[in-house]
Amino acid sequence: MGRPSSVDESERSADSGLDRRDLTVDPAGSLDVLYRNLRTSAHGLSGREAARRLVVHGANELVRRGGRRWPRELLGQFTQPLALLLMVAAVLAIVNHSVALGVAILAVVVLNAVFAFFQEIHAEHAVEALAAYLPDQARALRDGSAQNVAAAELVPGDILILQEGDRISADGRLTDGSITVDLSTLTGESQPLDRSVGPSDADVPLLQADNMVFSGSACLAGEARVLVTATGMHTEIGRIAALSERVGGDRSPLEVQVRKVARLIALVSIAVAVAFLPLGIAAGLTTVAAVSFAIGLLVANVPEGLLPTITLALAVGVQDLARRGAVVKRLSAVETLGSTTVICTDKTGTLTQNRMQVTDLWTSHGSVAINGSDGSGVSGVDWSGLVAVLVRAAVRCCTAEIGPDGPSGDPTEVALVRLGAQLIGDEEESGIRRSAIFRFDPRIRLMSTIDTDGDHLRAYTKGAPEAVLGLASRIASGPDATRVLTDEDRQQIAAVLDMYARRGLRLLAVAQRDLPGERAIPVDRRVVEKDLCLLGIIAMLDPPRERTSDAIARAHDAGIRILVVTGDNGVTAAEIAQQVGIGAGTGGCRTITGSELDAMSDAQLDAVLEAPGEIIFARSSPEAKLRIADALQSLGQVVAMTGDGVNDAPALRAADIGVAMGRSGSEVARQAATMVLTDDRFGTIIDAVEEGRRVYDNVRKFILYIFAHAIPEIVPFLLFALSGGAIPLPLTVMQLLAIDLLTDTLPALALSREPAEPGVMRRPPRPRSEGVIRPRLLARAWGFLGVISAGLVLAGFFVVLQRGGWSLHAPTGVGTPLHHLYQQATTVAWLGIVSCQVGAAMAARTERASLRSTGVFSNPLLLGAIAIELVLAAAVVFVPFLHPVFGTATPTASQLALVIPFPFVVWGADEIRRWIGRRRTGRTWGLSTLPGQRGPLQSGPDRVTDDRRTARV
Ligand SMILES: Nc1ncnc2c1ncn2[C@@H]1O[C@H](COP(=O)(O)OP(=O)(O)OP(=O)(O)O)[C@@H](O)[C@H]1O
Repeated sequence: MGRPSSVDESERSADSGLDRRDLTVDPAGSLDVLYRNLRTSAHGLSGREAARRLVVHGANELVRRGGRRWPRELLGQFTQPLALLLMVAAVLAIVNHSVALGVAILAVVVLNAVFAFFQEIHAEHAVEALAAYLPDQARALRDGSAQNVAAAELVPGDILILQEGDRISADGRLTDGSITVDLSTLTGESQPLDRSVGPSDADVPLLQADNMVFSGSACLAGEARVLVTATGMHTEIGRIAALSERVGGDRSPLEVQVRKVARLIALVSIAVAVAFLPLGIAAGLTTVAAVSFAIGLLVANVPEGLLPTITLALAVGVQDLARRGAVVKRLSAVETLGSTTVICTDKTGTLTQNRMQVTDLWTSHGSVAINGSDGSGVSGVDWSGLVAVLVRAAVRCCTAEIGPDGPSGDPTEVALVRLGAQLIGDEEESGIRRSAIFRFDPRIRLMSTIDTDGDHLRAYTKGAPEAVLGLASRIASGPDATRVLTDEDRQQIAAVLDMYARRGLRLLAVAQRDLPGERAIPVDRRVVEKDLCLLGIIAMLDPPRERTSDAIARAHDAGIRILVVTGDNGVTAAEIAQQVGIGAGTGGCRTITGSELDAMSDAQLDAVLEAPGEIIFARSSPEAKLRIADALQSLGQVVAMTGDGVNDAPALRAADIGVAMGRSGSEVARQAATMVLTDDRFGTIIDAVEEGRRVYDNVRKFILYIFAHAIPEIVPFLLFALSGGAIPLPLTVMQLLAIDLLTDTLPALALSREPAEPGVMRRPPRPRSEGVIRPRLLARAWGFLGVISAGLVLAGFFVVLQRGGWSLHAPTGVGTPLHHLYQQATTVAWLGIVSCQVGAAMAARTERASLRSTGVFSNPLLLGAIAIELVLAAAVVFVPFLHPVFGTATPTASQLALVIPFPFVVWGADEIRRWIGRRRTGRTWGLSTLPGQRGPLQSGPDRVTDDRRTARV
């Protein structure tokens, strides 16, 4: 990739200092030249200059090139296998002199293609619109201070501040610091790479330059400042990919499955049509008529509209999820969510509020309780004493700040900094400056900083108590005095820690160490984090989020197990878990520590995971998360896993649904996740599961509805063929097509907007292997709704014929005295199918529950669709010029009255069937074995059983 050449000073425009020819600069060369070319400095740009540059350079976004893809995509709809099949049928019809039929079939193909095209566009927009829910933020120097800006507003010349976990949103050259980056989005190589300040090597390709970072990559570790050299489409990722990072492009397993089934049904339809040919001819039809009917049968039964409707249902699900706070990046995630069996959640920020407040301090002088965040309630404490030393050291070991717009940084540190500001005040200690930071590493659970005071170095370390205690050899016995840390001290501290942890408090130990002998600032943290002097313990309260217990109870009802995988200590985590109801059922809740997990073989871990009850994996590492996710998946579980740190990315990718936090999580985690919670609430995961189940159920509902009309369409033809023509054909080919094309489409679509059925979260998760089209669904569509409808339709047909004086073998063809009666009879048969489909649509709305419990009027879209269906049907029956097209004739009032009860019979019969089903299931649910239960992993806690028993609706 060639590098653009630098620009000439004379090309600068008067107002912004940059003109369009400055859009690209050569990032190589010396930094001074680069600053000059970009008319900026190490202090960044002013807000006004950045705004001007934004006008010149445009937003820092990737725009899709070649937006007019639609002619190709629309054309693509016509080359789908089912569309091709229909087109062959149309050609056959025309060749067979049935021009009207051929044209009608082509109309089906065109309408369906246009419909599918718009559904897909809608689906795509729905997924793309999600970007608005997750605006990318960046930190840049503006007007001399670090500010949060929208990544889209970054301009060349900005100084970008990068930290561990940040997504890099522009190309740039490092001016300060060093970082580890993941360039895999650009190079495909997942190996982390180090990038630091340094001169450029002209022979090295730009992407490999080790002083450059690129938009679309991620900062895995370290801290750096970067001079932005290119934004938007001028970045390397902009050049490489003309397309923005599009999501949702994969085909969901549901779609793959339905595609297969649709093809199978198409094959069966071809077979039925071919079989009809000889039967029709034998029954007395002319070859032309027999071919027409065969084609009509084929067309009516090919489920060509099924796939686009499913895509649309998933896309609408994605939109609904986003409104409820869960942004999913793949359409297929919606269906996976519905079959989630285990949620592995972290504690801090997901179950708890991540709003820490220091409640207790402990030093070798004893405990101090702090009742209010302002330090009220603390009396008799000598703030010049040991407690002050402890708090001061903790604050010195923080990177969080309280700026003019409030506190920023890690909530644990914000709590410490706040306490420091309120208890000790702002102490200006001239001459002391921070010389090094060893960031918090979740693997060793420690963080350290080094301050320089003249030529004296002092290190401050804070971290998980056992980590700090493991490195401590002394303890502060007074503000300036220390002594050896004895075994007795350790025992006493262990008791204090246990007491705090039992209250669910989050614990930190703080230590310090003078580094007199060190001249240079150590670069290896192991040199610093040893021989520490323990100053004390800080305990913080991080209360559970509101309504987390409700969410946990809902998860349990839905047969979902909760495993807590936390970096925190087991006792604290167990207390919080108990407060929110984790482990409330059979098997309770057991705690496994990181070291216990490390010592377990894979078989032992499997056994633990298979045992009933819930588990807290305490003091666990990001690697442990990955191992747990893998083990659960190998046991056939569908795993949702939360994570927020950079190191959580592999586990988030490995889980079926990786869940990242939109507010508190790192960008790297958000990129790796399938679902991002914009509100960070645990409850949102459960809402998303419910939404996933609803969407999946709705897909089944409209499949049921579409399949239900097959039997009443086919049976009359069979009757005609098997009677050897003694019974005239109850439906014309055009009438068949009218059902497929006109009347059934909108109700099917509206069924995908059905609200969740009561009890949807009181049944066990759907097994991963379970197909969307199950034998039960087919039995209900064909064997129940279809058979009842066929019976009613034929009854209507015969009653009209019989009342009009028809008998077996009586001729009904054009010109015969019975022809008008025959046309009225087919009209009634056709209206009968439409009416039965209205009943089937109402019946399909629930799988188990009674419609009363969901509310007859709770899906206004469906009611509207049925109204339109009836208007269309009335047109076919009453508009005279449509009569010759469809072979219909205006029925008499008494004939019309025949079909009026049909919807209620079909719907009512299904209500009774469901009622019987509920009674039977109710009895089964009373037993210990639950529907769909396969092993202890699915059993969940006891109350699941109880609630399911009462889940009858
Ligand atoms: N910024 C920090 N500096 C020093 N120690 C910390 C810091 N944050 C957390 N710790 C310590 O490390 C422990 C583990 O923290 P970690 O962030 O890995 O997990 P967590 O936030 O407690 O829980 P979860 O994994 O559920 O979010 C904490 O209990 C605390 O003792």
